[in-house]
Amino acid sequence: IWLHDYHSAHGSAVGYNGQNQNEVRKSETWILAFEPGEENPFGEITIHSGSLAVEIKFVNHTTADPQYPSTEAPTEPRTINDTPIYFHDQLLGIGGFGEVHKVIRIRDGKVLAAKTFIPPANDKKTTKLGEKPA
Ligand SMILES: Nc1ncnc2c1ncn2[C@@H]1O[C@H](COP(=O)(O)OP(=O)(O)OP(=O)(O)O)[C@@H](O)[C@H]1O
Repeated sequence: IWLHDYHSAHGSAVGYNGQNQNEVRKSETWILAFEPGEENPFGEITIHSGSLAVEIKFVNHTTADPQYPSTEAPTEPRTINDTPIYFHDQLLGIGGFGEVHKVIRIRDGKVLAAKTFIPPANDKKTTKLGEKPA
């Protein structure tokens, strides 16, 4: 299930359990649910479009009839300078320079691993001119 914002004047934002709810986009696509039978990783979904806010609650897809085809994922969108929105799912591991999370790219539902860099603490002592280090 996908939400497409084709024509809104002020853009839309979709919150996934509170994540990304301030990421307002025009001409964007958001995944709302995977195919029937797939577990919903997103939690509560809220849609904000103009002054209208919509909350969608999904039925249990594990009981859906598999004979009905699900919608195709949209093709990769188009704008050059835009920043994709990611839903951060569980922590996969911690490396030397940051944390790796399982993420879902919202506009096409692709599951990816994303590393968030955490700069190491700077333990080099700086001294002001004229002072001596202890
Ligand atoms: N694509 C992935 N799929 C699943 N788990 C991953 C993936 N990439 C990283 N991880 C997990 O995250 C941990 C940290 O990954 P990372 O790439 O940061 O490791 P690293 O090379 O040891 O760290 P660094 O490059 O920061 O020194 C890995 O040990 C692994 O458990």
